[in-house]
Amino acid sequence: MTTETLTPETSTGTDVVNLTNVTRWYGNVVAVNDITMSLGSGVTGLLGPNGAGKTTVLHMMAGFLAPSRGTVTIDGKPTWRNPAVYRDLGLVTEREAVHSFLTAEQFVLACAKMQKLKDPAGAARKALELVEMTGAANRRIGTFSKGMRQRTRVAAALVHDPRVLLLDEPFNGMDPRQRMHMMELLHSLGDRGHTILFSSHILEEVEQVAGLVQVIVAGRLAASGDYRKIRRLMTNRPHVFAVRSSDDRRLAVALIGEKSVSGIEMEAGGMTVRASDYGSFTRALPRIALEQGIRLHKLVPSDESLESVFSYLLEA
Ligand SMILES: Nc1ncnc2c1ncn2[C@@H]1O[C@H](COP(=O)(O)OP(=O)(O)OP(=O)(O)O)[C@@H](O)[C@H]1O
Repeated sequence: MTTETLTPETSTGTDVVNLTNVTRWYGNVVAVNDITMSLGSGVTGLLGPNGAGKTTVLHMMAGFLAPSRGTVTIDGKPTWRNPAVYRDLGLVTEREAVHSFLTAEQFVLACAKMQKLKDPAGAARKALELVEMTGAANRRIGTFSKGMRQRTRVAAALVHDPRVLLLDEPFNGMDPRQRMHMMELLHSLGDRGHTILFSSHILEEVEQVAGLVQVIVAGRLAASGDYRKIRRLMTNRPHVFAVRSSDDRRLAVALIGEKSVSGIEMEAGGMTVRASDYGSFTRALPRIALEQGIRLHKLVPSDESLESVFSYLLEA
């Protein structure tokens, strides 16, 4: 197995958002545990299973929650009890609570007025244009698809042109086309120099949009790097496979000599093979079967739950 450092890459050199030794607990629950991370411009994905602490991190960044320990800053200024920094950030929460009787324009305009912008109507128009909702600006939000509602909420969060945009699970409940549209939007905002952080529990989602990925598991920063590195960390780990063939006993004997195989258990109707990593084993198995003249009937990875992948990252 190739080993690779799990040391988080905590600095990009041009950091806008900084978390330094941040811990947050709710009563006895430690939701975020001593996280240090920095974000620069571009799109970063905050990846982690349910309950990992993603929402808590985003809410501390947005100034909604106080860290129990440590500091969260934007451009060096603390986000907690510091309304001045709210001018520089927008948050799209996970829960959709929008007034369905308002039109998109009325909703975004109300947000512009709340921000006390000089030209609220102009700002609302610009924000709706940015998310490609101009054509539907005068329709009521209640008539929108999930994707259109999300884009309208992004427009509301962007109406004051903040440098930092935080989005909590923005792709949840979207169909593939809406997802693609939202991904393109985040890409283009990142290219315009915004600092974007979005949370997700799906690696594929993160890998399509984010330059940098921060993985959090059980409140701790488990890994960080570009998606290729995160993907490698997740596949270069021990795997368990269920295998069935035309001659399991002979195949087991041949596999015992294979470097990537660390254990075999024979069972009725097949065997369980423990391998040091996914790639080496799945390349070796067909070669060995071919050499032995054995037909493979089944090869199924049996520990592919996201939780098992994440807990491996945490333990490594
Ligand atoms: N207000 C609260 N009171 C008590 N515990 C809380 C509270 N908010 C969150 N938690 C707990 O803190 C931990 C982290 O929750 P958080 O919502 O930040 O995770 P998450 O990664 O966003 O998960 P999800 O994707 O399920 O929303 C969880 O164990 C959760 O149950």
